[in-house]
Amino acid sequence: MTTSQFTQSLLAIVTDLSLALPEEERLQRLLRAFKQVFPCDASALLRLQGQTLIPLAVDGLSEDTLGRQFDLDQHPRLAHILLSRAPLRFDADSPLPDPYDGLIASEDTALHVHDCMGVSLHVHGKPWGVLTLDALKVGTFDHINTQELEAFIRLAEATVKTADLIHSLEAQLQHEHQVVQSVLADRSAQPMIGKSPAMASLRREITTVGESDLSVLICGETGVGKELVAQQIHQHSSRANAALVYVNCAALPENLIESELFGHEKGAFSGATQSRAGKFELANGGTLFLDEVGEIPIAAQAKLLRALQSGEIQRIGNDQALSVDVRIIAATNRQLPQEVSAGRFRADLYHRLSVYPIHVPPLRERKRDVLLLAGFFIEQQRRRLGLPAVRLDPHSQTQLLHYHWPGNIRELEHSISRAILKAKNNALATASLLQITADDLGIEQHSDQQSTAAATHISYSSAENIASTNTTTQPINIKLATDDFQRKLITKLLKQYQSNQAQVAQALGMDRSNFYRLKKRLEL
Ligand SMILES: Nc1ncnc2c1ncn2[C@@H]1O[C@H](COP(=O)(O)OP(=O)(O)OP(=O)(O)O)[C@@H](O)[C@H]1O
Repeated sequence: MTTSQFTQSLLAIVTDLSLALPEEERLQRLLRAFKQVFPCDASALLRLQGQTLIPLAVDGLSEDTLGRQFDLDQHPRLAHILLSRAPLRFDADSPLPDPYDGLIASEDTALHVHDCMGVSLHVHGKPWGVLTLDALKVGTFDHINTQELEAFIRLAEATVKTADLIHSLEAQLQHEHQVVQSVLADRSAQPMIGKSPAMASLRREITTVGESDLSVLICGETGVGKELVAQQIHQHSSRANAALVYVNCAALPENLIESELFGHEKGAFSGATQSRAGKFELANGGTLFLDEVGEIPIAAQAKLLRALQSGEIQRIGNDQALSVDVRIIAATNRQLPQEVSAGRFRADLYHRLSVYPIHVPPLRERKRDVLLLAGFFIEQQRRRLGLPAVRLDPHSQTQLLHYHWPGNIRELEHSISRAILKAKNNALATASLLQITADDLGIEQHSDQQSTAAATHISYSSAENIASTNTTTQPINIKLATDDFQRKLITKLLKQYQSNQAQVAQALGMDRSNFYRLKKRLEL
């Protein structure tokens, strides 16, 4: 090889270093450049993993070589190459078996390797792997220029280091992307409104438990603000600058719960096209919020408990345990002690989660807060929609105060959003003040008595009912009527199945995540 050919090959490798190439391609190009300078029949680049060398790129060897793994204790030649800091050459009559015997991709697969040499590659002072060259003709490597070989080894080390760096940057980027997707929308700026004694005591509890690292179980009806409380606890903790990762246990398909929580490796099951960190890993150093924890199926509860007890998780398809430092906050609108008695929730998991239980009272028990919250949501919407001043007329205020709010604060928020839109539509475009009326709120049909009646006695062959009870000339709004029907049906079934959402979903022939979404939309 002439000096200029040698320089050209070096230049090709140096140029590749600055290119954004996929890892496989980068390593394959390295081998090709190597082969140009040091002619041989086969070359391979193998990476050390534990006590095994894994081929990452091969040239001149049969395809299946890439699927093989070479244990060092089974392949003494490779072990010698790895241990030596200088290039190693084996005599053609070396008694040590050649790992590639029969693998040279020539027409005659029975051909035996005659000349063999290899170099070990080091990154950050540690053995990274080996590069091997094989030839079928004895004496092929007799005239190798050791200085040229040295130069190539250094460049090969720079190449594998670059590939590693890019790989870890990509993994970090993917990890951060997943964290961003899993982290609760930043509610740090969202205040917790309320001046009732119940809210004052809730605030005290948040501050007290926030400063500790204890597991917290937040209980309360749907829409009372459990998620907001979890957010506040995290904000008051020493983990406030780390992630608060959200898992909605009710919306997880049963067969994916384990993978969502603990992650999986590529190929661990059909559909696992990429390795993926689970929520525990994403929350490492921060807080994991297990919303609707009462919905976790019993089989997954055992796995969750094991992770909480050991502080270790295992990705599906990976034997190695990974230590994680995660604070757990869980929330449920179920009566977990009753679930435990009924055998639907593990007692040991319940005790582990509820080291510090917090009860968030329903809105009807903090009536003093209703108008404050209404004012807060009105102002939020007004700003969002760019409206002039908005006020509640006296009758609408009375209604807000007398309604019993089965959907709690979420229901109030939605009622206000709807009412503002109606008030806007009813007002003149030039109006400088919008007034929300009782009609705009549209909550009188759900008065306390009616709601109780709805929960205890429902006639839901109601198409005729609705039609026959509509004695006014007002048109029937089919969407509202359908929502009403669904709301009543679900309320009845929830009662029938003692709030077991999985059973209700099954009774309705829906999967749990769709059922959960429907329930949320209906403000149940
Ligand atoms: N004290 C509060 N001040 C202001 N907004 C609140 C307050 N409490 C709850 N909210 C708002 O009410 C809505 C419902 O609250 P959140 O989602 O926290 O309830 P939840 O109890 O977790 O509901 P679910 O059980 O259905 O998951 C949210 O938009 C939340 O921001």
